[in-house]
Amino acid sequence: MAVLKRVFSLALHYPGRAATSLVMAVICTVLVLVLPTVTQVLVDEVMDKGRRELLFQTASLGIGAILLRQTLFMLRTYGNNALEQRLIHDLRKKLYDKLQRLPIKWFDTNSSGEIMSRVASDVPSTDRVIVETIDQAIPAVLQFLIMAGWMFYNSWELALVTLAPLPIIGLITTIYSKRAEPRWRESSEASAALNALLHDNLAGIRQIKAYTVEPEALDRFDAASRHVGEKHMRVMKGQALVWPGVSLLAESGIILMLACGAWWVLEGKMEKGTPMAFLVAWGFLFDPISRINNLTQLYVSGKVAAKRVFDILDLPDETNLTEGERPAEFKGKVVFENAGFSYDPDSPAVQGVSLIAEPGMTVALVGPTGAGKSTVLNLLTRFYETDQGRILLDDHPIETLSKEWLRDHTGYVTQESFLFNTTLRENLRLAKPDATDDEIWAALDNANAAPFVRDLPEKLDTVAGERGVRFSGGEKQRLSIARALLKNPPLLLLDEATSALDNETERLVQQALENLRADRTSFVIAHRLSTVRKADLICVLQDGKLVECGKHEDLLARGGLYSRLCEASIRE
Ligand SMILES: Nc1ncnc2c1ncn2[C@@H]1O[C@H](COP(=O)(O)OP(=O)(O)OP(=O)(O)O)[C@@H](O)[C@H]1O
Repeated sequence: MAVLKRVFSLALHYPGRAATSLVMAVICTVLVLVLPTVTQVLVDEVMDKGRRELLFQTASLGIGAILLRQTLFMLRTYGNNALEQRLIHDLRKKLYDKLQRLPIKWFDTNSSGEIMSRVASDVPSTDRVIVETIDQAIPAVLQFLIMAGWMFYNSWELALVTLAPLPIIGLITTIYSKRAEPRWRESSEASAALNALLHDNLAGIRQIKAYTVEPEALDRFDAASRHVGEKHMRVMKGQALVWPGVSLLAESGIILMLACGAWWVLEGKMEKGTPMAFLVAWGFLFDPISRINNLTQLYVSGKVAAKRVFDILDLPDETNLTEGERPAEFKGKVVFENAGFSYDPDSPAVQGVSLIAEPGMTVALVGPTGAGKSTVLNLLTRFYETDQGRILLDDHPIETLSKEWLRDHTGYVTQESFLFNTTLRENLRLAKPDATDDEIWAALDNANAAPFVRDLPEKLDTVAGERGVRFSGGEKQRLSIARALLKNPPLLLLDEATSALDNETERLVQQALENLRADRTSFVIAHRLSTVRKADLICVLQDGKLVECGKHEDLLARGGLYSRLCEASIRE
């Protein structure tokens, strides 16, 4: 119930629209009373008693009521759709805003496909609950009460007979809803898992083709898709049993009502028009009951979807995203004091790291794979927070700074140079939203990217394609270097790409990187000997620990891990 209450509170943002829609629904519902009354008057007064003068006005009243009802219905349909779209937009935006404020750690354990399914299908299912309650459920309950009241007013005996199947119908639907909820949950979890698999396979389509594992990928998809079908069928099996049962009971009520009505007419206890009007009224009375099927399904699935959406909305935000210190100036001094961090409590990814980088220094991080180099950069961006020791930026403990401020003063060039599927101009403006074309060209020039961008027919308006597929690895690297140059941050974090580039491209990228590193503190995960050799400080990591730190020549002379890594890289 708490979940549904929270769903309905979303409608409070549009009280006017929701109330107008509800009032129209109520008027439509009240208008149904006209038709059985018109029938009763036509049979008893016009046909039986020959009161011709009532014929025209009664028929006109009936047609007028139908016309008004259908006009309101049209307005309601439009209004409800507009309300639904606004509600969906609001919740979708709120959910997306929340996703952007969640810590990176959360994304490590939640797949993109699953998250997309929450935004794309759970949000509309949640909002449908509100719209259908206003448009269907409340009018249905009202219509039922009005018709039942009308029946009791006209003949309480016949009303009791007509309503006799109701308690059993109520019992069946209550039991069904309770049982259906876990089945709906399983069904939507299976759909989300299918989405996750699809998303993963599409992102990895090159690997699937390159390793010719299309049949295996198809098998996995086939199994996941079947699983969705099976789970959905479990939901539908319950429905297939319940709803014909409900209709059977409801429809038997008509025969019972007509038979009793006929008996009482023969006994002279009732006029013929009463059972006839009850027959018309029966249609309106059981119309809401026939809608129980769709409504129960909607509530149960909506509740499951809403829970999945609220589960995300209730997660705590990344801490200190906007709050925290915002020093007026950042010179670029970085100090690690015994810093450590574990992704998983049992095995620290980095531990006891201590180093000092003075402003403008280039610090090269080297070490075998899995040694903890990327983790050091992750701690500097505060994608993850140290759980041991501390990091100081210009003597400010990093955790006291606003993350927004920190990230505004940091340039992060990742190994995979990610470009968004939009124009180059927009991709570069990520770094500086108000950058002019001249500034963008200057950054491209500095990154050795201007010549190939100038050769493109659409230049800065060229769309990069998904993940920047339109560009080669070397081009993408230079574009992301241009992006970092445009930002001009005092602290640069650089994960040098390991992908092999031809000599000329390598030279262009190296030169661009040198331009980028100039005059700022840089932490570089260095894979190239040229970068390492020129670094002011080389930090060698192994199993998460800083085992050596110094200048190239000193470390070589020491003959430790660094010299062995150098020898290995020269042999390659
Ligand atoms: N998101 C994560 N969740 C759990 N463990 C992680 C995560 N990222 C890295 N690790 C683990 O932390 C350790 C350090 O990883 P890290 O990526 O920092 O190493 P690296 O030196 O950058 O490696 P490489 O040179 O291969 O990129 C590894 O054991 C790795 O498996």
